[in-house]
Amino acid sequence: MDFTSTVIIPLLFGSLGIFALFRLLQWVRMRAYLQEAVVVITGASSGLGKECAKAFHAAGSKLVLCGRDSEKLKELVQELCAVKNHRKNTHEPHTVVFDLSDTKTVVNAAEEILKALGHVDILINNAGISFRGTIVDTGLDVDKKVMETNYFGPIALTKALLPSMIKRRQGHIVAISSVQGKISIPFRSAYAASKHATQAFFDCLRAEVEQYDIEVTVVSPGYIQTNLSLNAVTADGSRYGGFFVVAHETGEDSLGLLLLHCLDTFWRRCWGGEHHKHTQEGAHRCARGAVHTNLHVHTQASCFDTLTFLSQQLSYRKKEVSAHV
Ligand SMILES: NC(=O)C1=CN([C@@H]2O[C@H](COP(=O)(O)OP(=O)(O)OC[C@H]3O[C@@H](n4cnc5c(N)ncnc54)[C@H](OP(=O)(O)O)[C@@H]3O)[C@@H](O)[C@H]2O)C=CC1
Ligand SMILES: CCCCCCCCCCCCCCCC(=O)OCC(=O)COP(=O)(O)O
Repeated sequence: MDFTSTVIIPLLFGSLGIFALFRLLQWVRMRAYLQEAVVVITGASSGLGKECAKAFHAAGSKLVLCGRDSEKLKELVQELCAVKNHRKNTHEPHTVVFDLSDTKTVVNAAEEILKALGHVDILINNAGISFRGTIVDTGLDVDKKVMETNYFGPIALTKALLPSMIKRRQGHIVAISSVQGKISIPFRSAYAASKHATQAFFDCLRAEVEQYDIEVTVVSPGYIQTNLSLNAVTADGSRYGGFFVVAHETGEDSLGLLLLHCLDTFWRRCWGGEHHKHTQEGAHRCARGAVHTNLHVHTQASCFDTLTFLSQQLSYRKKEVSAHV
């Protein structure tokens, strides 16, 4: 009997067994937590919000689906109710229609939610719009619109629901931010600013409400192919109406150039330009990867994966998630 077979192997398998048991318990706890939980999802009619609705509905949560288009929300309710789950007790979702950029309607919506369901366990501030334009050409009204939708709307809803969470000493508030809540890229000023503000606000909130056992999670995804680009507002306030390709650049691989620019600025700031050539090559590779990922990998399925990941993180009570998809 050598040391390996008497000590190392039993220790290894023992640790693996304990780890597997721990993960299983976490999973069971997550399912129990989500079952019957009241979950409010803004921007439920499309993209991440819609996938989120599917994930939480399947987990047995009581959903409140929010958006501006009542028809789209009704269709989603039908779609969700059509999926039969024999192992789980699922609930018909409620819908609440309001425009996040109109803070008065947001407060009314919060009242409607509390009246209908009594309380909120999880609030997912997901709705948002994108922006594409140069700072010099963009009217302040456009900056305000993006800020109202992506920042003031979500914080108004959060503030309106917070007292009831504090009273119960229970709740989980999620803000879907973006990598752009941490790094700003050109031609996205209003969007990046709104996401930086979101990150800052919810970081403060987390620190303030920890004493009431309320959790705050900021999720920062990379690009995912949804209708976000299509519905982006442009410098004059009109709808962008296109997909992914950045209109402001002259090269054929415009997103690549955009990334190159960011990386280049980043490295130059750090190393004073010495690594410029080396960085350009690396950045080209990175940019090609990014473009490839956007066009071919980021399907609705990966959207779902992101949200499944999120729902796991919710129950694991992790403070912050960076979802790189
Ligand atoms: N897709 C991506 O690459 C990434 C997205 N994100 C973030 O994820 C979130 C969801 O985006 P995504 O799913 O991609 O985009 P979609 O465009 O697919 O969905 C956006 C949702 O927001 C709702 N919405 C937009 N404006 C308003 C408003 N004024 N009032 C109420 N609801 C509104 C829309 O509902 P309706 O129009 O029916 O009212 C829609 O349901 C956003 O916050 C976005 O910034 C973050 C990083 C990457
Ligand atoms: C070691 C290098 C670090 C520096 C790398 C900088 C690279 C910058 C990356 C920028 C990533 C952007 C991710 C964006 C996520 C997001 O919110 O996507 C949606 C939008 O941006 C809005 O949609 P649109 O298609 O209109 O841009």
